[in-house]
Amino acid sequence: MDPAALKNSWALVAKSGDEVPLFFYSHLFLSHPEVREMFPVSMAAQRDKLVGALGAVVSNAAQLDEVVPFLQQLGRDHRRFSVIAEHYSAVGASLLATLQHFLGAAWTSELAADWAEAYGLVATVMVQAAEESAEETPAWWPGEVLGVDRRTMDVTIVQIRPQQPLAYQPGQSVALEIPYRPRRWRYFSPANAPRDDGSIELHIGLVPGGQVSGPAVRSLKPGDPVRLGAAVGDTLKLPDHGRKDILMVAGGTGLAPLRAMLEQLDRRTQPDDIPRVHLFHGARMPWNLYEHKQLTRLTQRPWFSYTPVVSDDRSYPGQRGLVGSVAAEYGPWTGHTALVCGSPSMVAHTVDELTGAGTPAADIRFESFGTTTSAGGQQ
Ligand SMILES: NC(=O)C1=CN([C@@H]2O[C@H](COP(=O)(O)OP(=O)(O)OC[C@H]3O[C@@H](n4cnc5c(N)ncnc54)[C@H](O)[C@@H]3O)[C@@H](O)[C@H]2O)C=CC1
Repeated sequence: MDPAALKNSWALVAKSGDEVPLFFYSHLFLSHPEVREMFPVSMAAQRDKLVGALGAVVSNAAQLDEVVPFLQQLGRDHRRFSVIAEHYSAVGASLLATLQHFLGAAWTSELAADWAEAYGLVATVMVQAAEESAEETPAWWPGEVLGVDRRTMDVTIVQIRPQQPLAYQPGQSVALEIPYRPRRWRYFSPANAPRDDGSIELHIGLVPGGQVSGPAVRSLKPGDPVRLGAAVGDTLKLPDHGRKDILMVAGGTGLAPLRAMLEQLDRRTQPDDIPRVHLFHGARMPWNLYEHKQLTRLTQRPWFSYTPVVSDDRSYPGQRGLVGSVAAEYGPWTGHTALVCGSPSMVAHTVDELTGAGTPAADIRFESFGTTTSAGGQQ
């Protein structure tokens, strides 16, 4: 397999922008109409998700070792779409046909063989993980909304109880499907450490024009049936051992997974096991600091401190500015592990600011939410 050829050819294809997913899905649905069922009725906002993610992952298949755990999680997670081995073949065939179409004369037999091999490796890892997990866990978890707290105009806190235990680690995400938008799954991070009764708290923020977040924030009510997917994500997590101090930087509802970690730390009984944590929570407007009271209360713990940051309200009397810039100014964060979560642009900005202020990139952990994929797309 020639890694450079895979990467370069994918970069070339990606230049054709929206044309690529359009061709891919037309090919997929024409050749395998039965697969259409697995995607939302309206495909408008979904088009680029699957093929974009596939191209990115498969063209990096030479470093497969690094992404195996991620692919395994993805394989398990995709069981909620009833994805079976034959579907992987259908998707692979359409991917190759798409590449051939856009690469024209550059689609040589060597390149075709490399792509086929790379896709085969990726799909095998996913299929195997899915098959193994089928023995122990359901394809998706039916659940029920227990409670809804419309905390601000833009944020609803939802409590959900899955019918069967759904294992996750603070920092991971689970896909959610609400009855008002069938088959439009979106990822959210549980905001609580695992509870005895298995219930999960999700922080759902209103995305302007969002097809799912609108009804999720405005219409979800106790008793509503929902579905949840398997937990995914392996980069945003507490350091395993030691008492290395922690810096947390959250943008908006990106606070959720960090809150789950705070709860996890708060349960530790040995003071020596609890690192010192400083959290910056950024919001555009003061009322979007939707956990201000709870976080202020938590500052009674000797190990926790917190700085709210507001970016778009000049009259705000506290810290103003972009949360990543403010966090970097408070540094240097030498010897800390930094955990960053929020929108992709907020995360990119924060990582830039922290590294610019001297924090080693290796000490910064973040989950790039936008790149986790699903058959039906997300976000
Ligand atoms: N709900 C959940 O469970 C999770 C949500 N997320 C993501 O967190 C994000 C939360 O979005 P919102 O609540 O709407 O927050 P928001 O977009 O209103 O922004 C919150 C903070 O991020 C800063 N910010 C926004 N754009 C920025 C940029 N381009 N550069 C630097 N700073 C920027 C703002 O100034 C503010 O401090 C969403 O993208 C969501 O997907 C991530 C993980 C879990």
